Amino acid sequence: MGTWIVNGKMLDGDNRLVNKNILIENGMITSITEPKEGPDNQSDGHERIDAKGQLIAPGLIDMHVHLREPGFEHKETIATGTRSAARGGFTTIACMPNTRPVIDTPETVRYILDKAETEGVVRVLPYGCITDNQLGRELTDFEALKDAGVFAFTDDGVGVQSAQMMKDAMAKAAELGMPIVAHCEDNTLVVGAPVNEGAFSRKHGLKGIPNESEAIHVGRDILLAEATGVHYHVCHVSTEQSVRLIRQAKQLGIKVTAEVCPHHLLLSDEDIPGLDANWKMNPPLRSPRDVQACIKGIEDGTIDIVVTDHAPHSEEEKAKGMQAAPFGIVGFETAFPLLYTHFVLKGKWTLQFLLDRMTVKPAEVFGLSWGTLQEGAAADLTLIDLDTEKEVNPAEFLSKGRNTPFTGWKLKGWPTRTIVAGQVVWSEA
Ligand SMILES: NC(=O)N[C@@H](CC(=O)O)C(=O)O
Ligand SMILES: [Zn+2]
Repeated sequence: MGTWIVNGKMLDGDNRLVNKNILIENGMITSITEPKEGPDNQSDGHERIDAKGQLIAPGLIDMHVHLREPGFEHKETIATGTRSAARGGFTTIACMPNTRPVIDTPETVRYILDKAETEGVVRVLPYGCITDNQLGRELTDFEALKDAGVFAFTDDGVGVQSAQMMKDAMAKAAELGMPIVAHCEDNTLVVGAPVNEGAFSRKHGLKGIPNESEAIHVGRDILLAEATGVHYHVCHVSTEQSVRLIRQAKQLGIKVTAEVCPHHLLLSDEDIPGLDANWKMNPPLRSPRDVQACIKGIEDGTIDIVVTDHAPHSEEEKAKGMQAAPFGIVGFETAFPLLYTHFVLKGKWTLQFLLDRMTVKPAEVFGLSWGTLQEGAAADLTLIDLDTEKEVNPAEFLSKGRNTPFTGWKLKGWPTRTIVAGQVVWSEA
């Protein structure tokens, strides 16, 4: 027996919402029909899910998340992190390797894949480390990690400091046809700084993280990508200079792609209310000028995709204050409503534009088979209520993390039901 999703609306590829019914059988979409030909006047023995006029979107894809397991289960686990993802409408997520141990051996890759299989509710794609222990000294065994199931390499959490090490990594990854995904940060430029170098850091007498600490790696790596021919993907772009460098590289035909987080599109360091570590993340909130450059970057295609950089930490850790608390904010359960409310409903982006950057484009960038709704595709989909306004309430999060700067924001575009391979993995109470 299959399941019909009835009374839903789909985008038609041209930003028009059209009424469609979708039949799911054996984890696949087997039929997409006009409602009149559909199940309502048929007794075909299939189950029904009433979408109540809501949007049926492809399951969202998030290529940059921290699940914290193994090693930091007090912050998040694969069980809680994937449920949080599902509540945010995500059906596929790619988890960063800065766990303990880090993901630098086939054993750890298998541990994560096993846990995701038995305890997770969405698809989990593990990244493998570029260097052993993320120390930047020796490359990991790329072949062995690839065979164990990683889809790309990154040392996210830290930048690869040595240009030679990065070049060797790129050459090896290129040989294997795998992407290098880079957290861009030159440590010599950021010693001990908790926030952006700018108005906020000066006002509070804090050290600042300058734009160059990110952009210098972007520039270096673009040259190395050109030399090695690797697919180079830039993590969480936050500065005007990085956007400029990536735009030029794309014009030159260098294989570079990039991602941006909702918070870097919506907040600047001028919005930080005070010394509250729920506003502390890496890269930090930059100047309004950088925010505008990131928006321009995604709008003109320089930046390809949206990711959350979901980075849960415990309340105790975040209570240590701006200087001592760890970097990172949670992202799954606010990402889509934030961007829908602040870009689509304000008429800056079409719904199609936003959805593409959270579904089709990430699939395209990383060669994944999910992200579209069509007959024959996996039945990964998300129902989204585009009309009901609700406040962001961290107490409702399924993540263990409550660390968000968006508490109390009034948003529309809340996911109501998330389906992975035909199974409902989360639904609004
Ligand atoms: N993005 C963050 O602010 N934090 C990340 C690590 C990182 O990407 O720097 C984390 O693991 O907490
Ligand atoms: Zn990072």
